[in-house]
Amino acid sequence: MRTDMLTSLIIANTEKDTANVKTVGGETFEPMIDEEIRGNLVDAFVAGTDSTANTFCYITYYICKHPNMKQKMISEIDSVFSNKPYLTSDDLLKLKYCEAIIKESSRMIPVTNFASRYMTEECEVAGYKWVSGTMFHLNIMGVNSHPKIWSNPEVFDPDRFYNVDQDDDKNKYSLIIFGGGPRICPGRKLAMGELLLLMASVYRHYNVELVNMDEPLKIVTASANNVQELKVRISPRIN
Ligand code: HEM
Repeated sequence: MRTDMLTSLIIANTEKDTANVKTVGGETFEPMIDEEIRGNLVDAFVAGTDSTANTFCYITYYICKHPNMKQKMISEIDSVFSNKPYLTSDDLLKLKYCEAIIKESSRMIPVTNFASRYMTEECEVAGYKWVSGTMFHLNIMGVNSHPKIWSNPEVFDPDRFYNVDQDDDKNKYSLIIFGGGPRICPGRKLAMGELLLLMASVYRHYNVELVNMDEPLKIVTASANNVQELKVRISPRIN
C-alpha cells in the first residue's frame, strides 16, 4: 500500500482480511464513505494551504529585515546541505535555527488570532462558572505577545527558541500557533516540514531581498492574517 494521504483515508478502519468493521473498546469504526473522504481532503486543502503560504511570507519579511539572522540561517542551511542535491527528513531535523525562525515569525504574527471552543456542558474556567453553550475564544495573538511570558514581545528574536528545552512549560503552553488539546492542528508536523524544506530549498539557491526595506508588512485580517502584498527581489546565489 502507498503511504499517501488519500490512501490512508480510504483504508482507515478497514480490516485487511474479511470484515469492513472494526470494534475497539465496544465502539464500532467503519471505513469512511466517499463524502467523508472528500470532506477530510477539502479540510486539509482549506486549512493547510494559505496557513503555510502566509507563514512563509512572515518568515521572508522578518529575516530580510534582519540581515545578521538571515546570514546565520543561510550558513545553517548550507552546512546541512553540504554537497547533497536534496535533503532527507533527518536533515530537516538539523535545521534548528530555521525552526526557531519559523516559531518566532509565527509568534509575531500567528496565522489565526483565535481558536474557539464551544462548551456542551456547564464548566468552570478561571474561577468562574460558565453555562453550557458558552463559546470561548482563545486569544492566540494575546498569549504569543503577553509581556508576562515574553520579554520585549515586540522584538523579533529567534534565539528565544534556539538551543532551548523544547519541552519546558513555556515552549509547550505559551506558543500556541497550532492551538492545543484534542483539536490541535492535525497538520502541524506537515506544516513544519513543508516550511523547513521550502526555506532550505529557496535560500540554498537564491538571494531574497525586500524591494522596500522601510515598508511595513501589509496584512489583511479575516479568519487568517493574510499577507496582501510582499514585494521581493530574487536572484540566483553565486557560490
Ligand atoms: C503554518 C501552518 C499552519 C498553522 C499556523 C495552522 C494553525 C491551526 C490552528 C491554530 C488551528 C486551530 C487549532 C485549535 O482549535 O486548537 C488549526 C486547525 C486545523 N488545521 Fe492547521 N495550521 C497550519 C497548517 C495546516 C496544515 C498543513 C493542515 C493539513 C494538511 C492543517 C489542517 C488543519 C485542520 C483540519 C484543522 C481543524 C482541526 C479540528 O478542528 O479538529 N493545518 N490549524
